[in-house]
Formats: sequence, structure tokens, C-alpha cells
Amino acid sequence: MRMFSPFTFKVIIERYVFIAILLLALCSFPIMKSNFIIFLEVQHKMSKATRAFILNSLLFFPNYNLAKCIDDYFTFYQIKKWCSGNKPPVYINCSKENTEKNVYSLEEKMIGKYMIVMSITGFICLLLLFFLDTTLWKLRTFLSQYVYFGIYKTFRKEKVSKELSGESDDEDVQNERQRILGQPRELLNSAVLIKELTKIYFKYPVILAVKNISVTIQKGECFGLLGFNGAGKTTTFKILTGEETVTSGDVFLEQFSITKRLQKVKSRVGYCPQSEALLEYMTGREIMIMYARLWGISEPQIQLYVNRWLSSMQLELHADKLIITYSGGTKRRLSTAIALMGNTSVILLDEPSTGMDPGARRLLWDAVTWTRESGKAIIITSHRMEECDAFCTRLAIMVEGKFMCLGSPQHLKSKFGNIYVLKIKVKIDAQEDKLNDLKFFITMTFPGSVLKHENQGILNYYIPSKDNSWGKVFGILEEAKEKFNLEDYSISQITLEQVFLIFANPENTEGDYQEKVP
Ligand SMILES: Nc1ncnc2c1ncn2[C@@H]1O[C@H](COP(=O)(O)OP(=O)(O)OP(=O)(O)O)[C@@H](O)[C@H]1O
Repeated sequence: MRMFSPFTFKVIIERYVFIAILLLALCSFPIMKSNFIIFLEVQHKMSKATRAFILNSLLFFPNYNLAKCIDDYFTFYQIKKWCSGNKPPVYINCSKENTEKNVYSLEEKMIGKYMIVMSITGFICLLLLFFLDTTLWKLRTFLSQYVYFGIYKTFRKEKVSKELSGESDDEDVQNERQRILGQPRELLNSAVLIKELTKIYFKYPVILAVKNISVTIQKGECFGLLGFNGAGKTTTFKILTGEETVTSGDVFLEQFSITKRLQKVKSRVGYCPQSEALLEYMTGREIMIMYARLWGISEPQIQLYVNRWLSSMQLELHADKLIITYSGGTKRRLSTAIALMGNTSVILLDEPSTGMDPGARRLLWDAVTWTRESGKAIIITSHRMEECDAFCTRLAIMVEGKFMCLGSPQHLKSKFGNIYVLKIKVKIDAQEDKLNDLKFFITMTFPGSVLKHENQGILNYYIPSKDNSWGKVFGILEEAKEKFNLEDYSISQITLEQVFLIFANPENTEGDYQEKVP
């Protein structure tokens, strides 16, 4: 059986339990009282049929049933106690027939009937909740796509055409978009297809969180979604899990549209959210057994299956402890194991390594690698560049809701690695004139160089590597060391982290780097 992502499942259970407890707590005791009134005060004034109708109607209310269970159980227990004493009150029927009844039976004044009705209504309410979950979601999607966005487009035409055009300065991003728009979706044959996806939070102020992004992710691919805080990564994930609605565009998982076939899509996604979605009063083993059952693993195989996933994240020692006692890193390991263990075709990991020690990170990398090799598509967000370099087959850097570049880590490093990173440390006592002379010297000697940072006499330059061999750059800087009295300098090649910083730094406007460094 294919069911829900852990996050959705937890939310529904929490809502269900919360509503049930609230209703029971608020209503049981007043109903007990009204029941008491019906019986003792007005029963003689109403006809038998009316009384039966009222009491049967009350069976639709779980809180009435609960109140009746408590009430009748207590009464039965009290009668038994009195009858077993020496002097039972005269108005009590202490016959064997009356005291030796089974309290759980369906007889009059026994609680069996109420327990059965309560179970049935509980089940119906749960189904209703799932139904409302999807219906309300459709309503939210409709309002967001046609009402709010329609109004927004009318009043902010310029902003919409500028920010949400989907055009990009990066040719890889642009090519991917053209490929997606130019082909029917069946031909793209991808595990995940994100097509012109836009998400706007219609609050005050209006936030354009995701701005017309398009990408395909194939089976067996691990796609990294990188970007600074607030870039729109989690919003994209929330859309992929059906937690947030789409403002415009669409997302297809194995050809199923998220706006039209939400349940189909949900059943294909394993999700490790940024915030823990674990039921904390279960043990690690119990929660994994629960999810294994939900994923339809057959009963005889469950122990073996769960043990395999527990050991993949080295959780055996913690397996039988309550989750509430786990450390942050252990919770992340458990969340990741749950996301990876289902028979889903797409796995979303939102910063899975946060809080993990280096050993646990290695385990995560191994687990992700062999899960990917088994043919699943994985989408991961991370702020660790070495992690993305290790196992992402492709990645995109997102800035303010847009893709700034797209490709394999190696492709990005080669594409944007046509620069040297030059760090110069000037002696603290160097005069202002000398510093300015040095800057002038670098600008003139290395045309196209860009001063990225300057702090406490340390200058960081990006220098084009074209026409500048290592030998030439070192030779020039050795000369400059004498001439400008430099304390130290270093030259290095660009890393993935520096590629990230070029694009993800909000101070860099689009094409800033390309304009300055040919
Ligand atoms: N429920 C919400 N209501 C309004 N605005 C939101 C909501 N969720 C996110 N945002 C806004 O949308 C933008 C993108 O947020 P998002 O959480 O997707 O970023 P992120 O890239 O995942 O960041 P982080 O790396 O911190 O997780 C931010 O400006 C954020 O403030």
C-alpha cells in the first residue's frame, strides 16, 4: 500500500488527535450532564419515541458515547460494589442477572453499543479529515492560481513580466527551459518535471519565493538545490510534497501533475523535512515498523527490512529508545532513514546532514549513493559544498527564487573556473597611497580582474586565467611583493564553494561576474 510522506502523515495524525481530544474534553461533561437531565428530570414529560429519537441522535457524537461509556461503566461498577456489601440500598436490583452481566455487552445500560459506535464514527471522522485535506488543498490552489494571482497580475504587470518571465542569462538554465517547453512531457521521460513553477506568498508584503523555474530530474540522478537562506529551496520542496500550493506552472512526478493528482504524487515521494516530523513518544524501531507497514512491506519481512535501514544509519543502539531522548543528529539520521526506506521513486532531503557528525555524514553519503544507484531520483538541499560535490550528479544554484546556473559540479567548476583567486595581505602600516597604487597595479596588469573583498589590509581578487599562466602570475606578484612591500599573497583555483559564492551572493547582480571577467 502506498501512503503518505512522513511529514503529511504526522500532520494528519496530530490534527486528528488534537481535534478528538479537544472535542472530547470540551463536550463530554456537558453532555453527561444533559444526559442526566433527560433521564432524571424530563423523561416523564416526553414520549418514549421522542426520548428514543433524542438518545439515538446523540449516538452520532463521539463525546456523548464517551460520556455514556464512563457513566455506565461507573454505575455498573458502583452497583456491583453495593450489592457485594452487607446492606445494599433497597432501590438497587441486586439479582444475579443484573450484577453478573458483561459490561462490554450490547445490552441496555452496558457500554458495548457506545464503544462500537464510537469506533465507527472515529473511523469516519478520519476519512473525512483526509477528504477535507485534499478538498481544501484544491480550494487553496484555485484561490491562489486564479483569484490572488489574477489580481496581482492585473496590478503589478511590470513586476510580473520582469521577475516571472523565466528567461535567464545563463545558457544552461535557458537551454533546459527551452528543452522542457519545446517537448511534450511524455518525451522528457523524467522522474520529476518542474515546468515554469512560480510560488507567491500572498501576504503582506507579497513574497515572490519561486520565480518561474524549469528543470527535469531523471531516475538515478541526485540533484542538488543550493542557495543561501531564503532562496526558495524549502518552498520548492513543500510544493513537491503537496504541502504548499502552486501559484503558476506545474510539477509532474512520473507524469502525474501535482495540481491534478496530488494523492498519486504524494505516494511517490519520500521526504526528510528541515524540521523533524517524528512522533516523539515512539521508539526509533516502532516508527520504522509503522512506516514499513504503511509502505506495504509484508509482515514476515518487516523486522529484516527495518533492521537493514536501522543499520544503514547505525541506529541500532538507539532503536529501542524513545525518539524524544535522541540528540539532534540522531533524529536527522532517523528522519533520513525513514525518507529513504519507502518504495517511493523520488526522495527529497532538506538539509539532511545538519547537526550530523562527520561519521554520520559519511553514512548519509553512502546511503544516498546506493539509493540513487537503485534508480530513484533524489533532490537534496545542503549548505555543504563538499557534500554536493561528493554525490550530486547535477545541481542548480538558486538566488531569490531563480536558477542562476545549472549543471554537474564538474561542469560548473570548469565553466566558472576560468579565474584565479588572488589573496594579498598588505602590511598594516602601509600608507593609503601605497594601497591605492597596488590596486591600480593589479587592475592594469590583469585586465578584467575584480576586487571581491577588502578587509584589514587583505585584498581578494578574481583574476581571469585566460592569457595568464601560473608562472606569469607568480612572476608578477613576486615583483609586486618587493615593490609594494606585501606581507604575503596566495593564488588558487576556484572551488565549488566559490562558484556558489559568486552566484549566491545577493550583492552580485545577474551576470555581474561574466560582465567583469571575460
Ligand atoms: N509560509 C510562508 N509565508 C510567507 N513567506 C514565506 C513562507 N515560507 C517561506 N516564505 C518566504 O519565502 C522565501 C523563501 O523561503 P524558503 O524557506 O523557501 O527559503 P530556503 O531557501 O529554504 O531557506 P533556508 O536555507 O533558510 O531553508 C523567503 O523570503 C521566506 O521568507
